[in-house]
Amino acid sequence: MSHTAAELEQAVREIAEEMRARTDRGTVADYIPELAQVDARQFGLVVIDAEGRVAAGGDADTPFSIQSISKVFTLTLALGMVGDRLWRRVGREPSGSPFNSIVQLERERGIPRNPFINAGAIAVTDVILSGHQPREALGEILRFLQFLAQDPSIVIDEAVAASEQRTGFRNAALANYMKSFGVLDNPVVYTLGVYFHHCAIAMSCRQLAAAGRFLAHSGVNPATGLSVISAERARRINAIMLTCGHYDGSGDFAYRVGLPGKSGVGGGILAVAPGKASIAVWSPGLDAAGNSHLGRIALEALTRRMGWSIFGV
Ligand SMILES: NC(=O)CC[C@H](N)C(=O)O
Repeated sequence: MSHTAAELEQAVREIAEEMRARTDRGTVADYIPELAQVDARQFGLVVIDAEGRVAAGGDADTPFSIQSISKVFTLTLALGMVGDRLWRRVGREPSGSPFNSIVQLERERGIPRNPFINAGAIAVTDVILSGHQPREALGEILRFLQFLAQDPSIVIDEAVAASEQRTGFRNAALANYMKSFGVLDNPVVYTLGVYFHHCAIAMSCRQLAAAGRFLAHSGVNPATGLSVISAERARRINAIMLTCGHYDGSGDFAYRVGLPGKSGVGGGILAVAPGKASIAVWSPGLDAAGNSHLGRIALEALTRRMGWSIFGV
């Protein structure tokens, strides 16, 4: 064991205190009206290590909109349903473009660069939807998260989903454009409805860190001992999180933090220290690439302190 419970708790407590005091907080996403109302002064951090010890700091139990972090779980589900055939619909290269960019889609004939940009996640959602009613597909995604976190209280924030459904014209454009290339099988409104709703799932840092544990432990959730996916698949999902999890900020995140991670415009980040810990951080203010400003800074401080970067201490 490389750290004691007291060391981890102290690190998390001190980082949370430091982040609370900072005045540079980034800007809350305002293109989804419901998210624009979130108080930017909040900050939460939860680490669950390999032994199952939980270190929590700040607003660790406040639910927030997981947004694009849901894309990790929809990717996991879709790979479970169709296996490597998924890669016919979506690539796995970093995009170097903003999360909602449409430009690459034309050149690449409607096949999105990776499953973590919006277009890619919409294509993955379409795969999960096939053969189901939208309500069933959504229920499947939600139950998967409840199962991973061992917490049936996780719900969808309907106000956030409705807010995005009303204003998500750019996502509608992406979906229609992919549909024109035959990349989506289902009616665009159904696919988008499921997509908006899984983005609107609300979770706390504590729940999110618990849900991510299988990625840190070769596909097995140590809380239940159950194998969620194979070790190889967990490793590959982590690789895509490292290279694509922060859009065109992925290189900088790897440089500064050195962990596979996935951000969302709600200000959350799920990060995975393989073999060591599952980490969830949340601070609603975003940087220019749409990633949590203080979340990234907190993760950088944590990995440095614990020696957890996958690239060395
Ligand atoms: N980066 C994100 O979290 C984007 C997700 C958001 N639901 C959108 O589609 O715009």
